[in-house]
Amino acid sequence: MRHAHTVAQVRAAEEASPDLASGVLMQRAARGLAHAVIDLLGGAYGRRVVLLVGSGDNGGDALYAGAYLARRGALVDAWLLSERAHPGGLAALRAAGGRTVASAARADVVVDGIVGIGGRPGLRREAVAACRALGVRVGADEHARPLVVSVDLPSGLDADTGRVEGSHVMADLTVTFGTEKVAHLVDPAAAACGTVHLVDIGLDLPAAAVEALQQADVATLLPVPEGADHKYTRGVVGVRAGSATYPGAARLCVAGAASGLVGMVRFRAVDGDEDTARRVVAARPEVVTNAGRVQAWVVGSGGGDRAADALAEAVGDGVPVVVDADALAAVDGPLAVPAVLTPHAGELAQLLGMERAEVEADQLSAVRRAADRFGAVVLLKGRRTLVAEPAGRVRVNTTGTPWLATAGAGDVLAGLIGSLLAAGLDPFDAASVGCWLHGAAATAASAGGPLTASAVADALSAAVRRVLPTP
Ligand SMILES: NC(=O)C1=CN([C@@H]2O[C@H](COP(=O)(O)OP(=O)(O)OC[C@H]3O[C@@H](n4cnc5c(N)ncnc54)[C@H](O)[C@@H]3O)[C@@H](O)[C@H]2O)[C@@H](O)CC1
Ligand SMILES: [K+]
Repeated sequence: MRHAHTVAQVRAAEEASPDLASGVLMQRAARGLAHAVIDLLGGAYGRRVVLLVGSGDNGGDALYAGAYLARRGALVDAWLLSERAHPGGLAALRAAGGRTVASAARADVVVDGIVGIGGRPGLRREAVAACRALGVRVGADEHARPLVVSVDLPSGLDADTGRVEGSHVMADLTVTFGTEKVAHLVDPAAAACGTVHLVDIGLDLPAAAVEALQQADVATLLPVPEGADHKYTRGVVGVRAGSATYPGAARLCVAGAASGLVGMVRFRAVDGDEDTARRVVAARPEVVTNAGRVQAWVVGSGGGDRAADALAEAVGDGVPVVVDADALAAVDGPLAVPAVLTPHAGELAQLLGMERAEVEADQLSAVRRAADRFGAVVLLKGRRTLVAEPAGRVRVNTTGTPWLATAGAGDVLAGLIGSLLAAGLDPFDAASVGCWLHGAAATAASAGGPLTASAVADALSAAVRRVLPTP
């Protein structure tokens, strides 16, 4: 599991550490940073390193790391952006042969130690000018540039929210200490971090504010059949998706549900259309279309106005339900059953009565608010999909590829989450595991190229197999 903590949590853990006052924490941070730079460059000797140094301990990390690199033969210049700089770090850099400069134009790597968790969002004018002089990307600028390593977090980002306000550095690599911060996982801030490398400095931390599943967590959570299981004990998922007008949604949602994680899939079109049901069975003979018990429902897309009735019927069954696409428009408060709502930013904006751009700018707070208001697990789809539960836990999904932004991918996801609910996972786990597998299947199916929703569905079983221990 990846964990992200807030600035307040990190500060408290640092203060409780016996290694803070002696400076040992900072030495560990700086050494980890220097090693990450050496790994990135493939060595230190003869490399041109420019440190952008602010007034606080973030600049101190950069200076001590610079001293380490200078001792290994790098040519290290520190561009001090403030009248103050960490005195110990500065002395160490000078003793190691590093220089202070008031300008620089060329570097193999720029180490961004302007500001870390002590900073206010946005960059000051002199920091923006220094970045521009070196070709460091600030926000959306794009031109030839050196590698950029940010210390703790790209300067100018807000550590705790995932929001982006004002200018900020765009990093290739962010080296962080003790734990990840919310900005490393949550978009749009996470998109500015590049690869995130965590250096353990020995902090003792409380429960994380935000977490991200990794493959080993998914393996532990996956429902796996045992010897005595039969199709009914493994769970039955009911799918209400598609209609005479939109038969494709039915096929895709069923394909997501029928990836083999439950004992059976039952299907009924949102509008009850028999022809849609016949087409679904023609494509997937294992799907059952008669009425019967299910352990979870998916009410999804392609039903237009009829989705509200389908949702009411599903809720009447008293089992957990995945509410997707057209069915989301029928939600105006908490449902009577455990639920997973799966909106994209536009749908979440509708649910909360806000603008889409506001949701996109502050995804974490929007998804938390929706989970609270609807008393349900809410999954906000995006590059970094967020899953929030009303109790406050949030997971970020880190699998997937930009090629996954394609029609029908959401139908597959809804079906998959429904199958995990029917197999017995709670809504928070079902949503976050479903999302992880969906992204992993997409990345494998895409192999760096174009992708269709059908191909994602076809790749699900193999994605599950890769997660399971080899028999
Ligand atoms: N305390 C410790 O032992 C450790 C601290 N660490 C480092 O210390 C950092 C936190 O250090 P600080 O608390 O000194 O804070 P920072 O160095 O993050 O920033 C605070 C300083 O930057 C100035 N500042 C605030 N907003 C700014 C802006 N937008 N533009 C330019 N300057 C701005 C402030 O006036 C203040 O002097 C962490 O991010 C991490 O890099 C690590 O070395 C781990 C151990
Ligand atoms: K920084």
